[in-house]
This record gives sequence, C-alpha cells and structure tokens, in this order.
Amino acid sequence: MDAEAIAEGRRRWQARYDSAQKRAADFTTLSGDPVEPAYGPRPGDTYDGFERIGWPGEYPFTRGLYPTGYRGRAWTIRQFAGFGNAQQTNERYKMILAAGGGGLSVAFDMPTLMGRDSDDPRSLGEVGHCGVAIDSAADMEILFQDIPLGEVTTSMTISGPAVPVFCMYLVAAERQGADPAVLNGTLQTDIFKEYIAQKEWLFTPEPHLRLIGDLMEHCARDIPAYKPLSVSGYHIREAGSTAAQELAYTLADGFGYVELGLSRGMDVDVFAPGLSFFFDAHVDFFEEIAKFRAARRIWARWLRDVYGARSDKAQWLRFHTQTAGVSLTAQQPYNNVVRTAVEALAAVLGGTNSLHTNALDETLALPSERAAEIALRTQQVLMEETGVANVADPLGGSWYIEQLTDRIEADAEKIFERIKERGRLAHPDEQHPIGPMTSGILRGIEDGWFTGEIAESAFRYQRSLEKGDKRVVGVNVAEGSVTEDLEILRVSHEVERDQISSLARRKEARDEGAVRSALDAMLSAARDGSNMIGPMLDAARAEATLGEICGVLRDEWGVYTEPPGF
Ligand SMILES: CC(C)(COP(=O)(O)OP(=O)(O)OC[C@H]1O[C@@H](n2cnc3c(N)ncnc32)[C@H](O)[C@@H]1OP(=O)(O)O)[C@@H](O)C(=O)NCCC(=O)NCCSC(=O)CCC(=O)O
Repeated sequence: MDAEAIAEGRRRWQARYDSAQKRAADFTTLSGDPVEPAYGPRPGDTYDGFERIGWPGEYPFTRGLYPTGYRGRAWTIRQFAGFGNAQQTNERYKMILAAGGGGLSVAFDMPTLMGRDSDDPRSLGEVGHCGVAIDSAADMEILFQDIPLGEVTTSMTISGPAVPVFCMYLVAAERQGADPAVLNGTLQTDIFKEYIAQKEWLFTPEPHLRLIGDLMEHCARDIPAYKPLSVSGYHIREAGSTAAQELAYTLADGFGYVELGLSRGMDVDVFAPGLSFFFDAHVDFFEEIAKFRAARRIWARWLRDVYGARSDKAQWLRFHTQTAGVSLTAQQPYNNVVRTAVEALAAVLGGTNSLHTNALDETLALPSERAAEIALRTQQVLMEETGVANVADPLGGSWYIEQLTDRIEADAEKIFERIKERGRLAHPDEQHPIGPMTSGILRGIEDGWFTGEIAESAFRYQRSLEKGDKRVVGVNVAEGSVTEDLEILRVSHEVERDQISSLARRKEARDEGAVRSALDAMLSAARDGSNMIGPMLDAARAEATLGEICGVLRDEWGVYTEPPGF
C-alpha cells in the first residue's frame, strides 16, 4: 500500500477514535509518558500488504473490532464456575461479581451436560462434581437468586442439552421479572465440536442441527443481543490439535452454522452477530497471538465475500478465551499461575473480548475459592498495572507476528479446502441441503476424519515431549522440587442426596398434566417441523426436568454413536 493510502486510513481511524467513547482511565506509561491509542507505519512509509493489517476497527479487523481497542471498554473478566448445587454456585457467583468479575459463566455437572437428571442411575457419583447440578427451572432460579439477569451477561457452557437449559434460564429470568428481550449472554450450543472433540453429544447430527436452527431463529427474532452459539475451538485444542487445526476446524464449524441460518432463509446480517467464538490460549505466546489475529481476518473475509454479510457486526469475530487447561501441571502447581498469566497476556494482545484464567489447582480438582481468586486477580494485574490495555494491537506490524498470522491463515485455508473436499466426496452430484462446508463437516464427523487428524497431532506432540524436544517445567525438565500442599475443593456426597430429594419434592408439587401436555406439544413440534422453542419453554415453565425433555427427544431422534476409529 502506498504512503498516501496509509495516511488516509490513519485519518479515518483517528476520526473514529476521536468521536468514540473512552474509559475514564490513565493511558500513559508507568513513567507518565503519553502513548498513542494505536500505531502504524511511519508517515511517508509504504507497506506491502497493509490492507491485510489495516487499522483497529476496520475491515478485515486483524487489529481488533474497535478503533479504541481496550480504551473504549476492557475485555470482560468472565470466570467459568460451578460446583455442587445451585445454592453453592450462586454464592460463588456473588463472590466473583464482588471481586470485580465482569460477567458470569456457568459450568454444569456431567449429568446436566448429558441431559440426565440427578436421580438417573447413570448420574450416580457425578452430581455436582464437575459443575453445578441443574434438573429443572427451579434450580436455575436458585442459581441466579439476587443476580439480575437483565443486567449481568451470562454464558452457559452446554451443548448437547443447550436448548432446554436455555429455556430454563429464560424461565428463571421471567420469574425474576426480567424482560427476556433485553437478555444478553451466550449459550455454547456448538454441537459440531462435541462430535469432533468434546464428545458430550446427545442426538444424531441432523435433527440436532434443526434444533439449533430453531434456537437461532428464536434469538434473532426475540432476544437480539443474545448469542445462541459460542463456536468453540477450546475443546479441539485441548484434545491435542495444533493451533492451525483449532482455528480452521472452529471457523469451518462457524461457516457451517452460517450455512444453517442461510438454509432457513435467515438474513446473515441479522443472525451472524449472534455467532460468537471461543478459543484456547495455549502457552506458545506468539503463535497464539497470531492465531487470534488470523481468526478475525479470515472470518471477516469469508462472511463478506462468501456469505454476503454487509454490516461490520456481521463480519466481526467476537471471542472468549480460556487459558489452556492442558498446559497446567500437577507437579509444582504454583507454576501454573505463571503459565496462566502468559497465556492470558497472549489472549489480550490478540484482542480477546472476554477471558477466563484457569486456577492453579485445576489439574487436581475444581478451583478452591483461594485459587479462583488468584486466577481472577491475574486478569486484574494485566488490566490495571501492565499498560497492555492502552494501545490497540500493539504487536501489529511486527515482522514475526505478521508472518505468523499469514502462515496460520494460509494453513487454515488449506484445511478448509480439505473439509470441503470431504463434502464433495459425500455428495458428488448434489449439494448437502445445508451447504458445502456443512457437508464436509458432517462427512468428517461420520468417518472419524477430524478425530484422526487431532489424534495424529496429539501423538506427535506427546512423542516430542517424551523425547525431550518439547519441555515442560516440573515434568521433563527442572523436576523434583517439593510438592506443595494445596487446599483441594471437595464436593460432598450430600449434594447428590439433597439434589435427588429436592427433585422428588418438586415432582410431587408440580402439575403432572401440564408437564405431559407440554412434552406432547414439544414432540408434535419435533415431528411437524415447527419451531420447538415455544413448546420447550412451556415444558420448562411446567417444571419438566432436563432428563424428561431430553428423553422425549432421544426417543424421537435416536442417540448418536461414534464411529469406531483405530
Ligand atoms: C461476545 C462474547 C465473546 C463476549 O461478550 P461480552 O459481553 O463479554 O463482551 P463484548 O460483547 O465484547 O462487549 C460488551 C459490549 O461492549 C461493547 N464494546 C466492547 N468493546 C468496546 C469498545 N472498545 N468500544 C465500544 N464498544 C465496545 C460491545 O460491542 C458490546 O456491546 P453490544 O453487545 O451492544 O455489541 C460472548 O459471546 C461471551 O461472553 N462469551 C463467553 C463464552 C464463555 O464464557 N464460555 C465459557 C466456556 S468454558 C468451557 O467450555 C469449559 C472448558 C473446560 O474447561 O472444559
């Protein structure tokens, strides 16, 4: 790009920066020197390919979504939390909000994630262990007691039974008197990554996609600020993929949901802002920063050029980041604070919109209150002390970062081609009714291609770790110092017993006829193709349990079984 075009871009960005709202904060260095809100080539310099980098807040958004960067608004501190029963988790949320957490993020226990009630024999021993137990809308009500859902943005990490859990959340909001139309938050919902990596699916893919389509329609129409999907690379990375695989599989999944919306006749400019993303911040500092920058650029280009999105918001890739659970070690666990801080810094330098920092004890158990607080404070140290929020995309223009960003983008594009190619193999004559990327994703799920590719990468890394080429402090280098005593959070078995008895009491108290007729109406909608959210909401209002709602759908749609792979 020539010097005049660069200067013109700078003027455009500056005008937008000047007219935007900024936080009331000191944006000078620790020594008191002023810093610009963003930097670019020196006046008079030319820069080959600058249109791929650009200015913050401008297409292709490599440098972030906003001309102000974090000067307009800092990232959201959103700590993923949940354990025991709704009451215990409610207390933890209040602690998080009181300590400066900016939003909430619900972790559910395994039975809830699998759409089963606490009294299901398969739930035995799991109730309240890896997250909070939610059986019906009444639990949701307790979970958010004294937390105004109309004001706090809440993320819920659940995909198999995401839609019924969302209905319970809406009922809790109704019971608080909140206007559902103003609710803002995120539901994970991303079923592709369940089949690919996380493995917490319920139904077979096609009917599940139809349910997600119903949810997208409902949110776009009735709850416009709510993000019904958090397309997730985190679990793909944690399963052992490379950074480029994480990026490419996740964005391909995102394209699949775009195709789903388009196939139902929805307007991409209306529904695309509801697609949010979730990535891992692993410990390779620069590669991660480049991954985040490449993610925004690829998404903006595909949304504009392939799917026809016109508005900035529809081209924006907004993402939450969690530091890498797999990078934490049980050995010398206090070092995990350092790893997490470095990973969080990479997320921030990559322009994350929301961030979770892991607690130092997470390889051993759910975080203790003390460890959870250190994790949260880690973000506050970055935000308040280090100056990283002063300048948008401060590493933009670095030869290393820009080349890494280009390389990861090119790798991702090659992977998209491979996925689409798989779709063409599956449907040589005609397109899949949803779209070409969806066709490739479904084929790659069916024949175990994604799982195989991830396993290959995980194996390569493990081998290099065992050979000592890759090193981890406390594991294969600098081993053998004292093991510190850590306070471990233990969830009492009484939680399970109490949860089962309160579920029994609730079932006694509810109107069985109302539950039955709501479930029947939901089944009719499943059969006749009408939007299922309304009847599912009625079922939640009648205190139908998660297991009952999912049970009806399991019977109707069948349970997914993974293809065997060797
Ligand atoms: C979009 C995100 C990513 C973030 O939403 P947030 O509300 O926090 O932030 P945001 O949308 O970026 O910002 C809030 C509002 O401020 C505006 N805003 C932000 N920065 C601005 C700026 N500089 N200038 C002007 N406006 C700005 C935004 O446009 C938005 O307004 P408008 O709305 O008006 O635009 C959302 O989807 C989210 O919260 N995701 C969290 C997902 C999550 O927690 N997942 C947990 C997974 S845990 C998991 O899976 C477990 C893994 C495991 O451990 O196994």
